[in-house]
Amino acid sequence: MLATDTAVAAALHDVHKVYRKQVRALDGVTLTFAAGTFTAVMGPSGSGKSTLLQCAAGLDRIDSGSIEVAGVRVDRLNETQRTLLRRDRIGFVFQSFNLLPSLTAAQNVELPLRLAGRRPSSGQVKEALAAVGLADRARHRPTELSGGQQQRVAIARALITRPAVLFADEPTGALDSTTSREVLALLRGIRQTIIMVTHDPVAAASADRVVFLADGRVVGELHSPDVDTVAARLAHLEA
Ligand SMILES: Nc1ncnc2c1ncn2[C@@H]1O[C@H](COP(=O)(O)OP(=O)(O)OP(=O)(O)O)[C@@H](O)[C@H]1O
Repeated sequence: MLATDTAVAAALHDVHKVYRKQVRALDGVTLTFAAGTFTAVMGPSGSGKSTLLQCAAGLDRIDSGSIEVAGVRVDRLNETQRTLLRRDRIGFVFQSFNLLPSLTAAQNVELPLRLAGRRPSSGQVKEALAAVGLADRARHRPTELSGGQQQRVAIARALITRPAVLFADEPTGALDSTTSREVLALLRGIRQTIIMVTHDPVAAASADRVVFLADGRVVGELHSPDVDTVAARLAHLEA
């Protein structure tokens, strides 16, 4: 069931995505993401993690099946509609932060609102930076911030539009282990629907649930995961 359950932030049903008529990147994926839950997606290289994220976030089209995000059938939208959905209802955090270097932290955070033609109040931006522990860094440029601080600015930027789902692609991939832990604690604490692709069992163990992919299929799930169990399951899939 997809349509009316308000507790569901995102749902994929029997999703297929084939590249070049032969690579089955997603091969019948069915997954539900309850509102407010934090899910990690893991699997061997080439198992379809990035494809899942790109398709669920409306960045790429699927060949069959359905995808619903925030009550909207993403698979039925045209390109312009998908762009608007991404702008208004979806947040993104990337491994490489993707902040604009010439803008201050505050200007980076308010950018999504400006792009949507909305005038950010200074209180709103201050609040967003305070929520990620960077109230005192509003005027700093990305080069004046540590990697962890830059990622926290990126998280504040992703959340300023109050998205239905936050998609995170290896958000701790460029961070050392201490900084990673801080960013993961922040993600865990925001009580937001998060779908995060990661190779790191420590990062995955911060989530409420880990979904494992292999050859474009869901091959297992762990709830309230611990690092050792996640690492063992991943090693088994990679063997
Ligand atoms: N644009 C593309 N054109 C053709 N094949 C693609 C394309 N993108 C991905 N693939 C193939 O689809 C499959 C799934 O790729 P995907 O990038 O989703 O895997 P992944 O699990 O994210 O891998 P990794 O952990 O290495 O990033 C792979 O076999 C990949 O080679």
